[in-house]
Amino acid sequence: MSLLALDHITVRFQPKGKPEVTALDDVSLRVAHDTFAVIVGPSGCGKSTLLRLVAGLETPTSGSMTLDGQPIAGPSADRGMVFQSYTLFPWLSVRENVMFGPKLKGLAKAECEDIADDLIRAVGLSGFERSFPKELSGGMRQRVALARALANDPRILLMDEPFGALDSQTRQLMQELLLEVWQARRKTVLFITHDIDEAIILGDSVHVMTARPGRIKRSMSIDIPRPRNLDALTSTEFMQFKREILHLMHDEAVLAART
Ligand SMILES: Nc1ncnc2c1ncn2[C@@H]1O[C@H](COP(=O)(O)OP(=O)(O)OP(=O)(O)O)[C@@H](O)[C@H]1O
Repeated sequence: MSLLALDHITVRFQPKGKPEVTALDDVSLRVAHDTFAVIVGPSGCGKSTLLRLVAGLETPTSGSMTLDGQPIAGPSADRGMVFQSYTLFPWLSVRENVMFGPKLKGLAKAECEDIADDLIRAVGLSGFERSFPKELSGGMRQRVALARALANDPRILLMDEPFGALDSQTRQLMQELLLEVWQARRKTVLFITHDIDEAIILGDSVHVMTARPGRIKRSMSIDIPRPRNLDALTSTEFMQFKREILHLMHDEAVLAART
């Protein structure tokens, strides 16, 4: 059984005094346990809406969503989120930011500290436990955000363009780090990006969305062996996937420009 199942999800927004917007139209998606699923699609196709639905921050107009067989209704600590914008608490240190979730759960202080220190080590930030977010670079802040999301030991990690604000070199390092952490801790991940290289390097599956209203246009399994390193970026398989996704995205961009 898949961990995450979305069936015939449609989302319509009715902004006051404006025409109705169909953000998602009949989207069905399966994400298997411990796999890395990536959604790519043109701007405005409903990617963030899809992630917010799974996070329990939006409700579908129609359709059903389950996580491990249980209907998704509202936010929960079993779904950890990492956004593009830096969402750390600025008044808390790195360690306190990572400890926040476990503390809220009521775990003993020593246990929270152990969890935080272990994750801070895993994301390569040992030595920065007492630093505050404003003292960190963008990449370091996203490492803390990742550690903070993992501290709740969520069943699924939901990542919305988490590396979108980073320069390309930092972005690549963060992709490598994320894969390392994911391989060591085996989590189910639903990751959103509009960067095709990023989608192929990270994903077990890549789901390409249509322009608005968003539908899943094509789902593909990325069977490039892991661990995927820099060489994978120039492999023939990589190029084939890239060509296919580029064509799909190009078709969508042309369609969107005509409507
Ligand atoms: N709360 C809302 N009220 C009205 N319209 C909304 C709301 N949230 C999203 N939309 C609309 O739904 C559509 C999909 O938005 P969404 O942010 O999910 O797209 P996206 O694919 O994540 O875009 P981008 O890649 O540019 O971030 C857009 O047309 C957007 O304007």
